[in-house]
Amino acid sequence: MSDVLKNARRIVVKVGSSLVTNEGRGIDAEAVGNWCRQMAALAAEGREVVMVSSGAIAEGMKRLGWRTRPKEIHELQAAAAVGQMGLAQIYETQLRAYGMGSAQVLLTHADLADRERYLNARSTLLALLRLNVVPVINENDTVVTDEIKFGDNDTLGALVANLIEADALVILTDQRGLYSADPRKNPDAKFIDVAEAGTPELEQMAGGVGSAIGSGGMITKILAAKRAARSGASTVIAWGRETDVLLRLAAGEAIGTALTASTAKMAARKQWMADHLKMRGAVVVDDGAVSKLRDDGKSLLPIGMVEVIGEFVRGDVIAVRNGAGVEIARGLANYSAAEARLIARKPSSEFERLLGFTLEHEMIHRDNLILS
Ligand SMILES: Nc1ncnc2c1ncn2[C@@H]1O[C@H](COP(=O)(O)OP(=O)(O)O)[C@@H](O)[C@H]1O
Ligand SMILES: N[C@@H](CCC(=O)OP(=O)(O)O)C(=O)O
Repeated sequence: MSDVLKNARRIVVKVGSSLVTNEGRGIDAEAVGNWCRQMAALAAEGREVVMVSSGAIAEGMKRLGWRTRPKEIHELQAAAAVGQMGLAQIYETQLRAYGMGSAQVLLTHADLADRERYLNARSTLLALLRLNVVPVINENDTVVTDEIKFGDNDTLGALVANLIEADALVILTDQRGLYSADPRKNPDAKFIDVAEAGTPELEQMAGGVGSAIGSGGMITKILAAKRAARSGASTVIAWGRETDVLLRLAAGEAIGTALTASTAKMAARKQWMADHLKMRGAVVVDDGAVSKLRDDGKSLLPIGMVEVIGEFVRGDVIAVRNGAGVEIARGLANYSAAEARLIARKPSSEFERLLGFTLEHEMIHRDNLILS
């Protein structure tokens, strides 16, 4: 059995609608309180926790007095907007009771597909974690239409794990984990305690949605584990009502189904940088910056940049070259080429005066930089 959470420092926890709303009967304050208590305890151990919570539509339906799930997308969106107030309220109250700050973050697929918004979402989430605040994330149901919806929060959980390079994704649901077939239909289904994420056979085991409330069933959880593994995060699927489930997982106990990532986190990120993005430009840096990057593993600061080549926007991949024109690294630009020209050779204390704002102190953060 693999103890996925034991050494995980940054963890994304996803909870499904049927758990959060007690199968649609209304927000389960006790269950939410339990997860919040555990998240606070994990934060006290120095871990960083992000919550992805479903339940807005189910709670909205309850508040609007609707018994059956509407077919009309705008009605679903309206229900989500109503229910999200309830979710925000309960997480705020419960996290505060355990001494943690909370923040609401609503995301759409388009936000993460756009490189600039991707970087903005990433920076905001990391800033919240530094402030000891638990971001509580849901899909921004009000503005998305059918085609661009994440469609299920399992996928959103995996994308968030990719976004912030989490070490682990925990998907809490109404089953104890993955079985060889849907246990609601096959009482003889065998429990799977560990498997490698992305193994094709897993996809055949997963049936559809079990409850009237959930939306993805097991297949979206298995695909989420596969997606999370691409950035090096392993996944655990477990029962959300298991006593102290997060704390026991973090202590190394074997609960639920572990779907392990075979690629290490850093290797996965390098692969992603190397494979998926075209370079739009370059910055030439001085010898001091070369040595900071190469020898000390530091971020690239604008003060070390002597020239900006090409046109690029925030979020594009750019090359870092030394004075002889040799590429020494590549990474995600925090500033556009035009902005970079203004702040090249300048300390961050001058960015505000030169640009009218300060996004980041670094031109390329070391997390987003790979040495060539
Ligand atoms: N192989 C399987 N193992 C476990 N559960 C399965 C499997 N195939 C389908 N399911 C169903 O998936 C459901 C969980 O998914 P879902 O209803 O979308 O929950 P959530 O709201 O937590 O996302 C379970 O209740 C179960 O009936
Ligand atoms: N954004 C939707 C999430 C729907 C969803 O993915 O639900 P689930 O399959 O229970 O995780 C809501 O809050 O109702």
